[in-house]
Amino acid sequence: MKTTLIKNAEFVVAWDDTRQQHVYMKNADVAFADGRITHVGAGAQAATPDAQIVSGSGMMVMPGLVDIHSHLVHEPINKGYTDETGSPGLYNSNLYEYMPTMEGDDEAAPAQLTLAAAELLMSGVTTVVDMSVAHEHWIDIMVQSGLRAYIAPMFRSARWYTRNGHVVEYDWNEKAGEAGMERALALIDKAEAHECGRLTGMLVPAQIDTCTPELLKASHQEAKRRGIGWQTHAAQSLPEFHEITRRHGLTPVQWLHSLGVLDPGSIVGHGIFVDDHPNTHWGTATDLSILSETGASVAHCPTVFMRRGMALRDFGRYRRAGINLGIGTDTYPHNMIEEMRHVGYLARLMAQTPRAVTTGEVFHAATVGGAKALGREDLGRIAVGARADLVMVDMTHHLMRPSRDPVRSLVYAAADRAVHTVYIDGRRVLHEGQVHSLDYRKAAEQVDEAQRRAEALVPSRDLVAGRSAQQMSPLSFDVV
Ligand SMILES: Nc1nc2[nH]c(O)nc2c(=O)[nH]1
Repeated sequence: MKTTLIKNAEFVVAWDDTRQQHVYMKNADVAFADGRITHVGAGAQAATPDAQIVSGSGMMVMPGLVDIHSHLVHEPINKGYTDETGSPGLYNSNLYEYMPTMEGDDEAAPAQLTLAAAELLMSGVTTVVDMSVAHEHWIDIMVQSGLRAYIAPMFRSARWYTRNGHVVEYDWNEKAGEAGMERALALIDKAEAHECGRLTGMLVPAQIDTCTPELLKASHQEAKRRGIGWQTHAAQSLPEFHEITRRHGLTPVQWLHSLGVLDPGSIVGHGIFVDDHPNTHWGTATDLSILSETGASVAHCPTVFMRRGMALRDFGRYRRAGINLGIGTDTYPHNMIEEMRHVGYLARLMAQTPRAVTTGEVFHAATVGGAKALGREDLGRIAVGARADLVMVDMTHHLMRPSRDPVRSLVYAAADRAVHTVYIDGRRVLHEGQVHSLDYRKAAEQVDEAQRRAEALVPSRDLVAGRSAQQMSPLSFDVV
């Protein structure tokens, strides 16, 4: 494949391997061929005579962002419905009373994925972990999108529900959990065999409280045997914290550790309610050291929890404890740059100091932190030999100016609006802010229609009182 040379970029966010951190290079070039970066720095000597030259004038070139926790087929339909919901009787968690009432049907699945994938690309994401319930068009749409994707089908041994809004009950079916894992493995095999070479599997027993210890351990062992990643939701709500302490006398993090499922290949989705979080009032203070010592990563997704007044305390504290943090969008919008902004602001709010976290540390988590969680030293960085997953940011966009510190301008002001071009594996998948591989406008209309269909089903799904969508989640204003 011929070389592409991005010539004379105003800024390049390059990886300094010696210092193990990103650095700014000014007026630099980035060249790539065969899906890998071949040159970073000044001088066009890297270019072969037939190289395709792309002007870097007025551009910042940065590594593609790595989103390690998302539910692409479930979340777009929730927009306008779950923004302000949370059970007063379940410590404001949305998971048990509200989330099960708004679900897309099979027809909605491809549209939800299409819309979410386009949003990700537009916000500079090049790698995503998609933890969804398996659906027919998953692989095809992921391939079409051009994203590098971790196909992570969720499975579990129990379904949770609440009949009164203050007790979470579990409907156990262990065989269904085992069968779910088998189906997940078959889909992972199919994804990994795909000729595009950008699909990898991840094993995801859905939640710590809905999976038997046997399923958690068996899935972890199988992930290790195959050399793939493993992730579960844990320490994500107070009802879950209380359920696990009631069942086992251990916190969620301690219990996972006791099962032997925490190691550098494991990702804990959320990891908020740890033993020394001010809301848990638990008697130990070991959870952060367990996470750090085992090498497990935390997928930090602040937006969805901020909506309900919940927060990880705090990003800087976890980082200083030596825990590897990656960032996930989890919910809508699938805007990784806005998620990064929330990471920074929330950490400072929780620690009550502007020094809780630097923008450089947030960017690290959104790139190499995520890549480390996935065991990938070839992602999240601009370095020779790394995959050519690159984002060109338009520094002439008025929201990027002043551009003294362009990553700050991007994270705190411009966000996706300044994302101009995205390459994945050296292939251009977004240009002038537009995704051409996916009809996301049509998909948006289809998700809208699907939400109307789902709204009609809300009373039958609300086990507490058969309430309508309007009763569960009133509109911002009365319609007159
Ligand atoms: N935050 C969470 N989002 C979810 N989506 C989904 O399908 N399951 C979950 C979950 O456990 N937590």
